[in-house]
Formats: sequence, C-alpha cells, structure tokens
Amino acid sequence: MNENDAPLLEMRHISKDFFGNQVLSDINFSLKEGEILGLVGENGAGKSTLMKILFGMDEIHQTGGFGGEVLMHGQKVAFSSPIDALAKGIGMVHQEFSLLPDFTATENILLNREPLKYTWLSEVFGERMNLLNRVEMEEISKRAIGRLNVPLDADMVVSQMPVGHKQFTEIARELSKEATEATEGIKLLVLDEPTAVLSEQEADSLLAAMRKLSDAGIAIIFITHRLQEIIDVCDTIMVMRDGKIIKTVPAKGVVITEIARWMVGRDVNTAQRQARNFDYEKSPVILSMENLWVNMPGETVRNVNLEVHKGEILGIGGMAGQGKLGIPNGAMGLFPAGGKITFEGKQIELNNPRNFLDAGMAFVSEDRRGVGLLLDETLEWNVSFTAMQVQEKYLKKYLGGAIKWRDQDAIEEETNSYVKQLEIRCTSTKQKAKELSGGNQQKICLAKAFAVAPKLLFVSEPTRGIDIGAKSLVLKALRKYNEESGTTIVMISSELEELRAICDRIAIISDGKVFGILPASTDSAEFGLLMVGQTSQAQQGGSL
Ligand SMILES: Nc1ncnc2c1ncn2[C@@H]1O[C@H](COP(=O)(O)OP(=O)(O)OP(=O)(O)O)[C@@H](O)[C@H]1O
Repeated sequence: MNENDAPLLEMRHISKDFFGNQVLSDINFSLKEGEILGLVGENGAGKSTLMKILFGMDEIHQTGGFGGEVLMHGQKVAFSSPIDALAKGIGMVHQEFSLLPDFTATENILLNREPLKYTWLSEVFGERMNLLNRVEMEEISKRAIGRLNVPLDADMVVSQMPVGHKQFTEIARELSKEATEATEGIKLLVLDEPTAVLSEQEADSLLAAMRKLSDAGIAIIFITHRLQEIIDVCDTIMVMRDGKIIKTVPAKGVVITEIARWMVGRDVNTAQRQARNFDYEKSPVILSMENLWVNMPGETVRNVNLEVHKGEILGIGGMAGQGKLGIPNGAMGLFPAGGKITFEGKQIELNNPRNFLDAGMAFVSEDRRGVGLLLDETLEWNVSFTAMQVQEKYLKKYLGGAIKWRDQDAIEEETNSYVKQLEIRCTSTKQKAKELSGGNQQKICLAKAFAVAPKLLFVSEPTRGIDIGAKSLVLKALRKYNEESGTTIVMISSELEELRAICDRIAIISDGKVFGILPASTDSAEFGLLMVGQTSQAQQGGSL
C-alpha cells in the first residue's frame, strides 16, 4: 500500500499477558484520520491494557512487553514511553485525573511546556532567569479550550472547579500540544471513560466537542460504558470480550441491546425497579442531618436537613455540582463541614472520619483511587483492613485478648465469597488491587464496605465504571445486603434510573439543599422537574 493511503493507526496481532495471565489475544484494527472508534467491553475485557500498549506505558514494558506491532501511516512505531507517543501526535486522557489542584486551568494545560520570556536578567544570569510568558500561555490555552468549545474558565484554580471542568482541562491539555520541530500536533486522542464523571449536559458538550475535533481530522478512540454515547458519536464500534475482538461494525443502525449482547455473550437485563413497600411507621429515624453545610469544591452543601429511616435505602440525586456528592463526603469527615448530625440518637462530632466509623457508618467513595483502595495491597487485605482496624474483625484472641492473631482463613473465605457474589475478575484473592481493571476495583470497594457490616452505608456512584452486564448485579447486591444484614443505605448517584431501581425514596439536591423528596416509584418526569429546580407535588424538607 502507498504510504499516504495507509491508515493513521494500525494495531496488528496484539497480544499481552501479565505473568502468564493472557489478557489480550490477536487484536487487529485500524483507524482513519478523523474517525471516532468506540471501544466497548465488559470490566476486565482488556480495553485499557490495549490503550496502554498503544501509548507505550511503563506498566507494559515492566511486565514483559507485548506481542504484535503498531503502525502509524504504514510505518512501524515502537514507543518506549508515552513521551514517544506524544511526539507522534497521540494524546491520552486517563480514567483518573492528573491535575495539580492549586494551579489554574491554563497552568495545568501547559505544565512543563510553558513558553518562556527572555528578560534583562537572562542577559546577565543566563536562561534560567527567563520568565513565564503568561500572554502566550493564555493564548495557547484559550486556543485549546476554543477547540473543545466548552465553558471552561482558563483562570480558574482546579480545586475550585466542578469535576466536569477538570475533565475538560485534561482534554484541553492534550489539544494544546501543537506541532513543533520536535513533535507532531495531536492526531489521535484516546479518551478512557471521559464522561463517567460528567453530568448529562456536560457529557453532551463533550460529545459535540468530539465531533468538532473529528471534523478537524483528529481521530478518537473513545472508551465508555455509556453505550448510548457510543451510538451517538462514533463512526465505528469495536467490541471486546475476554481479550479478543468480537465485533467491529459501523455504528449507524446499531442498538444498545445488540452491543450489550456482543459484550457479554448473552442478553443483558438492565436495572429494573425492584418494587417494595418500606414501612416508615415501623422504622425509626436512624440518622438526621440538621443545617448541614460542607465545603467541598464543586459540590458545596449549603443547608441540608434530612432524616434517614432505619433499614431503608435512601437515594440522593441531582445535577452535577449541586451538592449531592458533598453530603456523604462532609458527613464522613472528608471535607470541612458544620451543622448537626445525629446517629442513633447521639450527636456525632463532625470533621473526624473515625467518629463516624466508630458509630457504625461506612462510606464507599466515588473517588475509588483517592480514598477507596490500598492499591499496592492484596484484595484480601483491602477487603479486611477497615473491618479489622475498626471492629477487630478477623482477629483471633488469645490469653484474654492480650495476643491477637489474624484469622487468615476467615479473611480468604470472606473475600472469595465477595469475588463470587460480585463476579470480580481476578486471578486470586492474593492479587494486588492495582492489577485489577477499573470496574473490578469498584467492586472491591463495595466488598470492603460489606465486610465492615456497617449499620449505615453511604455509597456514592456505586456503578461508575461498571459495565452494563454487571450494573444490575451490583444494584441487586446492594439491595440483598440491605435486606439480609439490615444495613441502612444512603446511595448517591447521578443516574436517576439506578436510584429508582433499588431505593425506597429519593431526595433531589439543588443549590446545596434538599429540593424535594419523593417515593422512588414516582414517575421519572417528576424527578426531572425537581432536578431543574421546579416543584410539583414534591415534599420540601427532610422526611416523608
Ligand atoms: N498491571 C497488571 N498486572 C496484572 N494484571 C493486570 C494488570 N493490569 C491489568 N491487568 C488485568 O488485565 C485484564 C484487563 O484489564 P483492563 O484494565 O485492560 O480492562 P478494561 O477492559 O479496561 O476494564 P474496565 O472496564 O473495568 O476498565 C484484567 O483482568 C486485569 O486484572
């Protein structure tokens, strides 16, 4: 083939194993300029690993490399690090953010690539006295944000941004890599679950931005578990299962149920509402929040009054940035909070996570990497650590408690039971948490909270990053856990339908306050009205 006719990217016969565990076999695909390829597959199917190979990441080299070859414009390339990939015009935005919180969008976008200005001091003391060329920095950063066409403030400090804007900053950073003598301008952008943390509105603007980039000739590999987005924005869909490509088809005319079937290998049940009539008369209030405020950047809580009944599953919904995530993060002491929280009739002193754990509460955070897991430790250790520390669970006591010994058999048995129940894909319970795929890490976070057997569990965005096949499994596991152990659950989610699937009531948060609470069986349209700040028959305030 003529070099100019060759596709922008080809990956041929790619294979990869991690110490004998084959995770990719004979992967072949190509990508044209401006093409948007949707890459979908179950948790652990191998999507991120394939992208890490493309990007030349250390993790791949340090674990024995890979088989097969990568070509750009028909030429074989061998990236020994992401710097080589960047030089060839490949940009990647990962699942987790890598921004400096105290720097502005512009400073982050140009981090380590800042244009410098020659001053008289440089004349005397040399180039190290060059100053940052703020004007040029601003121009480059605004140009990149302009290409995205999103409402991102270039001067805003990252820690003050709503989460969606952090995502936009990450993408703008890739787009700002313009062609220089040493590097080619961005030609291919890999987006690994970029919409997982976005509100629907923000996700829509991102999809529009992707189309604009594609029109400008930039190819995109888009990984997401939100299958409608794949249909809406992609030219081609590639489905992976168990490390192999199952299907590569044009996106036009494909429907979600078909993609789900290809991914999982069977028909998939989406989360259906599991109706039940919770008896509020017989269930006392277990937790009450009065005038709660939380200073969580991007998710400020201003004045929340809420009562949670023993044994119920209370949903908390609302648009991104309105404060729903601030509630569990503040209540559990992770961000500065004020007001009054009473649990089982006792007031709990705020701003100290230990007080909440000791009282019998637990929290599965939406930020599984930041506060969720001990990544260098085994699955067993992750599942058992908090329960061991807070409740002395899994400890055998001798000599009246003077000697305590870890009950390894009990830890292994319980971890194995969660692996089975939540279908966690791992080689053994001795595997390190960092070696699991993102969705499987999320399941370990749930298992860890289940092991604590809390009286009340806050669980935030429990299915973020979970594939469509496992979503209803995770929701069912939460309901089952609630019914069997009597644990009260407060579930925070940006997906209304998943709240409606298992909750008894749903509180909608708007402008840092409870805007209304309705039974979960209420029509979705009613909740929609509440989210945009309109009330109909919803009850304002805390209790039903
Ligand atoms: N560093 C590693 N060491 C050992 N195994 C690994 C490592 N990284 C990934 N794996 C394994 O490779 C497989 C594929 O993982 P990968 O992260 O590519 O999945 P994924 O399709 O991106 O899943 P998700 O949708 O959950 O993000 C998984 O079984 C995972 O446990």
